[in-house]
Amino acid sequence: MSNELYIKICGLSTPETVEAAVLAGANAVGFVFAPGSPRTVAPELAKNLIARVPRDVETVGVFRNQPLDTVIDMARRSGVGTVQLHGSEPHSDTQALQREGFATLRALSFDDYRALGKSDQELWAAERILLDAVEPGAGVTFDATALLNSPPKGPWILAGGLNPQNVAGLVRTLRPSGVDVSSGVESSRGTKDVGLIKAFIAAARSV
Ligand SMILES: O=C(O)c1ccccc1NCC(=O)[C@H](O)[C@H](O)COP(=O)(O)O
Repeated sequence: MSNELYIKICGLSTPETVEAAVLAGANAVGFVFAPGSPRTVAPELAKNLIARVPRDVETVGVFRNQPLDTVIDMARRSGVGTVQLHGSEPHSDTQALQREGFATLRALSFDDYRALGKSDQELWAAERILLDAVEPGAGVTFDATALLNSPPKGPWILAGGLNPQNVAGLVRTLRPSGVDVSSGVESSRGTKDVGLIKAFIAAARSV
């Protein structure tokens, strides 16, 4: 990760919103392959959307507690370069995905992250992690003040209830390596809004 704030817009499903995110300067666009979300897309749809994404923008497939061979198959069919694991998958799944040629992002709820022992925190310090609220994609913030004194040692992305109004303040205070948003750039649950995407990226970049 470079020193520039990394911005990921997650849960995209239309050409217009993918294009808006890219043009506004997102570093990554995310596609939800976990079942049961209003944002879930088929790998074939994601593949069509990814065809519009320049090579320097990361394409991320989001999975939650799916079998590793399903994850690899769906990620390959869609053409994403990065796999984000958002459930209780073990560290060995992250390593297996890297061996298959994918970059990885490991999402952990802040509660789970804090409950990790020192050796597990150090294990994850070597990976990119995303700290989120307990329920992913629900637009709910978490109290991250404990991070002020002991931020993760490695690169970490802040998620959970971010929006155009609160992102700049949280970036200024917590100094994450990146931010990730879904609900905060939607006009209604599961429907992304081009104006909110632009406003979010502009606010995050204003810090
Ligand atoms: O977005 C979903 O519906 C989702 C479903 C299952 C696993 C992960 C999911 N989203 C992961 C994300 O990367 C979200 O952007 C992140 O949790 C932040 O969401 P929000 O609080 O809505 O901004």
